[in-house]
Amino acid sequence: MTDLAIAANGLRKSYGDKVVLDGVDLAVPAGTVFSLLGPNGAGKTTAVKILSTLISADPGTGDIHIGGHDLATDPQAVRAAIGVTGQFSAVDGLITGEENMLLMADLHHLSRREGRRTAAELLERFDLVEAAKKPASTYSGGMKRRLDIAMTLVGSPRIIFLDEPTTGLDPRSRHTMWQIIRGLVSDGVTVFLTTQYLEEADQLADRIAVLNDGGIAAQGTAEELKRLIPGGHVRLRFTDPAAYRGAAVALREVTRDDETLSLQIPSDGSQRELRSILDRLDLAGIEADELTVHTPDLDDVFFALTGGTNIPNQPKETVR
Ligand SMILES: Nc1ncnc2c1ncn2[C@@H]1O[C@H](COP(=O)(O)OP(=O)(O)OP(=O)(O)O)[C@@H](O)[C@H]1O
Repeated sequence: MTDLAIAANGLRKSYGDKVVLDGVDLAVPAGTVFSLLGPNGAGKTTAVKILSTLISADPGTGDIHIGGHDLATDPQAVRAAIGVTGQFSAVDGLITGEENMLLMADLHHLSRREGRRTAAELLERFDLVEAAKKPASTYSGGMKRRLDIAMTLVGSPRIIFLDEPTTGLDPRSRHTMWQIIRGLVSDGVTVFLTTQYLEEADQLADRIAVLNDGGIAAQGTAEELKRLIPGGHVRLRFTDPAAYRGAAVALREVTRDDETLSLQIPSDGSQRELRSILDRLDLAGIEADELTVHTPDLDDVFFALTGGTNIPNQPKETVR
């Protein structure tokens, strides 16, 4: 059996008449990154708050286990196993970065020596040594976010909830944050990530769930989700115009691009469909110079699954 860091059955939460989570199941294997996506107001933060013991789920919710601990009967043990950084930072701007770290060390009952050692190590790891003696209010958004995560790590949590950790950060700071998250995972930490940036989920998450209308509209790896919706195609490129024309005849349903001698064929990119295309080319004695498979990107998936609900400021960045 897979070791699950987070297992929630039938998560329910309503505010008045508004049903936010209507029986959501979540299962996150230890040491992986799980990303919860969804339009504004879908309930991502609500889910994080419940799983991290900040608010309680509604009656009727099934079992929730975090790090093997029952959230209903042993919230203390859950709290000891997790770290949370939310949209609202825990950083105190009036004191220095180092003092913020030492305060966290105190909260975790580390000895003075151990606290200093941990703080120094984390400040170094998050590239905050130079800024350590300056008030946190003078930090940039990216520095504050790094300090926030560093503070979360003082207690060495094995499971971390990151609620929109890169919202508002510039692309460079976002990439730094991604490196930090990858580093955490390579240390065996489980990361539960909510994000508005689909690219972020694509880059980081082992599994992605799309939350919509109180339930999980779909979940899987980024690749699995992309296969769910139409828009995928195979592109064939030719240098020989005769081969190009021959292929256009041999393959049906093609879209031609006479200028680049390329053909586009709708396809889910599966092995079966690729084989059928190649078989038809073989039969006609034609060889393409280049074959590429294009799957829809996560934006397409998101819009298809959430009924085109708009997500403001959705960046369209391409990262290689
Ligand atoms: N304390 C509360 N009282 C009443 N309604 C609330 C409360 N907290 C959240 N809600 C509502 O529950 C819904 C889900 O909110 P939540 O913050 O979980 O969404 P989200 O997916 O995190 O959105 P965003 O992407 O905008 O952060 C929203 O409609 C919100 O208005």
